[in-house]
Amino acid sequence: MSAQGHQNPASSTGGSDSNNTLTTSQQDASGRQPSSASAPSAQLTSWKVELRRNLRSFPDFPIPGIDFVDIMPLFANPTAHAALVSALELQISESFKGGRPDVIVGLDARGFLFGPGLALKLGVSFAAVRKKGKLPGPCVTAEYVKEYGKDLFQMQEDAIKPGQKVLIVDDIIATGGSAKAAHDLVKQLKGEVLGFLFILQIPGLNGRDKLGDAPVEILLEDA
Ligand SMILES: O=P(O)(O)OC[C@H]1O[C@H](OP(=O)(O)OP(=O)(O)O)[C@H](O)[C@@H]1O
Ligand SMILES: Nc1ncnc2[nH]cnc12
Repeated sequence: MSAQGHQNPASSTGGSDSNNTLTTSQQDASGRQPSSASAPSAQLTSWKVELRRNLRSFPDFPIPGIDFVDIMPLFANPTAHAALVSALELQISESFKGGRPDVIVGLDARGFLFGPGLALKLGVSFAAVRKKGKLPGPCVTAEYVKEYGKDLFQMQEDAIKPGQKVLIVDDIIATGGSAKAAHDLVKQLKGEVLGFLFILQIPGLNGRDKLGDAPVEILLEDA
């Protein structure tokens, strides 16, 4: 796709493209160590700035009227990629206190870009929600409607054991239809949904309202 006409939806600080990578969750996007008790929040803020400047949007994709937020630049830039995983890890520890998940559930397909890496960092399992027809063996199924279409999601029946605590992750919440279907699948498997974690939300669609009482964290909501 041509990048002509794209814009960065929240670039106010200008870009940088150093190839530093983070070696621990205690470094910020430029490799510095936090220096005080309030450092984690400051660090999260600086990671969010890095993330924002690695997003862009394309009007009228995939259909007219949709302003498509493209997260792929986050993965093209190792500094942003590292900031993303570290920021999500920190957000989980700050937001889901005392409720460490047993399983991270990621949504097809963009939830697979960072869900497994996040699970590895936390030392927990990863389980996939896939579009219908992609998973072998017995599956549970849920239908959903999203911002630009309707589809079916599935999980393998043994992906979650009854009683396991689950955190559902995805890149974007728009209408909330995809995330709600993922929640339905986890409930069918008798998992306990601790909450949801997204990188960003599409404003004006009230996606949160579909997700009931479970906590919903959106990394770039206030950034
Ligand atoms: O809140 P909603 O209205 O349900 O929309 C959000 C979903 O839409 C996008 O996925 P998409 O279905 O485009 O699939 P992809 O990740 O395979 O591109 C996005 O990655 C979310 O999963
Ligand atoms: N506007 C949007 N941009 C990117 N991904 C989306 N998924 C649903 N709505 C979207």
